[in-house]
Amino acid sequence: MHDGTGRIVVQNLTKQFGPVAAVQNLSFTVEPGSVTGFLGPNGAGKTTTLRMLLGLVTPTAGTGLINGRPFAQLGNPARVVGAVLEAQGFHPKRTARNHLRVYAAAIGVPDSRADQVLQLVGLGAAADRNAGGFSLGMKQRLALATALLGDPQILVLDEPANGLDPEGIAWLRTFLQSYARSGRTVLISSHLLAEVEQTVDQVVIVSRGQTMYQGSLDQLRGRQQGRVLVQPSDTGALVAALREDGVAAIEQLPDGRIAVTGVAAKQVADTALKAGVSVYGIQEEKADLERLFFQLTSGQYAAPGQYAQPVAYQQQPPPGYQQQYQAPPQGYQQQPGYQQPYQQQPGYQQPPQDYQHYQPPAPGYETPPPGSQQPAQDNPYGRQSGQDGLGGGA
Ligand SMILES: Nc1ncnc2c1ncn2[C@@H]1O[C@H](COP(=O)(O)OP(=O)(O)OP(=O)(O)O)[C@@H](O)[C@H]1O
Repeated sequence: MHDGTGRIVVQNLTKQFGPVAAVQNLSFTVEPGSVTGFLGPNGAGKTTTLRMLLGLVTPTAGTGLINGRPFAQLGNPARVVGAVLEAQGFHPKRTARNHLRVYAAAIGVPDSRADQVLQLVGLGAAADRNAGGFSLGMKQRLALATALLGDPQILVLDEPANGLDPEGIAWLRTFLQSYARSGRTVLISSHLLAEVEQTVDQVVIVSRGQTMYQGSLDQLRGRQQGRVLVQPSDTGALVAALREDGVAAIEQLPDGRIAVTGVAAKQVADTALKAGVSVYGIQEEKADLERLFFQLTSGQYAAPGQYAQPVAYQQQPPPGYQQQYQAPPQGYQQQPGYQQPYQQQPGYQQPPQDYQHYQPPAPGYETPPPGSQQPAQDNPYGRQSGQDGLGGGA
């Protein structure tokens, strides 16, 4: 029997695909009650890690434990973990409701649960539409609905924001935060920090199959000191003067400025004045999470020298080109009734303010006894031959 903590523990997990070291000695812990982002560039090993955690790929070494157990020993996995690895594989001619009913039957929950989860993900109005006609964002919602069928304690989602429009991303954020606030565990992967920055509380950052950082986003921000960006008349003279004053963290930027870390703008200006160097511009730059993420994860693809620098994009319009957009004239007033370009789509409902626990089962529905094993064919997370998502595949 699992320990019911909702904790995910990855210990020294390693996966070698022939010559490819997809995951190398990866360790991290995911706690309940918060949304954890599993972040890293393309090919960093995120999906492989999640697949090992969910029993779909056998680790070369190490373990991935959910509630203190390997996935295969959870007993009733659909009630413990809801997972979406890929929002694909729905039967195109099957309605959303029928797709969910198939899975509901497989894990032993009543048909009525299909409509509950459709409401939860805002697809209530699309229940009778065939999944084949769904947009990518709707498929993401349907995959999430499938993962929610068993009212799981833990949600594991691989790149859940893929294909979602801004409204969908905002909806997902509210939903996942509400789910976590109800004491559950949420682990989501992404290759874009900016995409999940407002959603996650904790992050695990991986690069080249290894953990680069684990902790809160706030702590990560704290690790990055602000910089002073300065445009001097004589770079060499200012750098020498700063070094004389004991300032070592100086970086030459491609645009000719220098970036000085760990000092205030006033100190840099005073040093420049003392050294007789004119300052044409000086600016304090706050910690930039995206830059830190990039520093932590750079090197995933070591570019050969000749490709290291992209050719600069030609910013200037060609001669004779007329700029089409004209700024509004001075004194322009925003018109009453002016609509923002993005409008809420009809048919999407707001997520619940606080995630409601699964409604009591319908009469006749029996919770399996603790520790009971689902029959193999009832396990929607069972090893599949394809690369389909868990709970999202058909
Ligand atoms: N079945 C496989 N056979 C061989 N190599 C694989 C297999 N699955 C993954 N890999 C390799 O392992 C590495 C990690 O891949 P993985 O899909 O886990 O990364 P990821 O972080 O999820 O990337 P992305 O953000 O692009 O989805 C990559 O080099 C990938 O090509």
